[in-house]
Amino acid sequence: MQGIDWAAAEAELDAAGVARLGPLLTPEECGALAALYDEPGRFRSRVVMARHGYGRGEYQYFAHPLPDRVAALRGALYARLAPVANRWAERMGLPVRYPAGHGEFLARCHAAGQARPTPLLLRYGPGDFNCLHQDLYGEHVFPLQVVLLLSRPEDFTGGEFVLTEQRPRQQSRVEVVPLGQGEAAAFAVAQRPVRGSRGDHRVTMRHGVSRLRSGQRHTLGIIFHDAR
Ligand SMILES: O=C(O)CCC(=O)C(=O)O
Ligand SMILES: [Fe+2]
Repeated sequence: MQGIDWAAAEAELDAAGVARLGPLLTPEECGALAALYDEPGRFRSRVVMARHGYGRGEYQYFAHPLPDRVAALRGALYARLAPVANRWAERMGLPVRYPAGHGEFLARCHAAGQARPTPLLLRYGPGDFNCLHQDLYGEHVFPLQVVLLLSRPEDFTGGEFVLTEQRPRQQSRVEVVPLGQGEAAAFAVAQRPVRGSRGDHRVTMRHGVSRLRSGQRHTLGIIFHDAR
């Protein structure tokens, strides 16, 4: 994570609700993580998206213990994003504040019955897509999350990561976020503040993946709250 320009990332998060963080995993690490998809023992549950109307394709939530690299990234990214989360909460007039360390935040989730780990691997083939959604898993929500592309961009066509922003009494805005292999993007889970002429207001964000036209695409999702 040494290479990340956090000042630039924070400015982008404030301006657009999404920021690319640059490559955080090597191609070897990406390949090793994507290969875990075929080791069912690593996961607590598998979701076939079409069965729930979530899209097409599938994903799996890691079981404990999380792979070392995933656990380390989750803790380190949380620590850098917590100050942004606190600023956003303050600007949105929300009473919630986030502790500096991820362990303390997880303890809060666990005390409220949100104890199942949420980092996940997603796998898409031709025709697969992920409908616009918000990754909310209970009362406790950390307002930012991270996605990492494990595949090489040349391994697939289509399959763009997209975000929508629904603004009060206005038409929605959409953003497509191109990623390189191992590259991460941080983005708003559900709500974020936007500065307007009369102070801050809240906008609603959703994210998803457009239909894959060819190839295969793997991603790693890092969500900081655990699930009920
Ligand atoms: O596959 C993607 O790019 C999006 C995955 C996703 O929805 C997530 O990480 O929460
Ligand atoms: Fe998601």
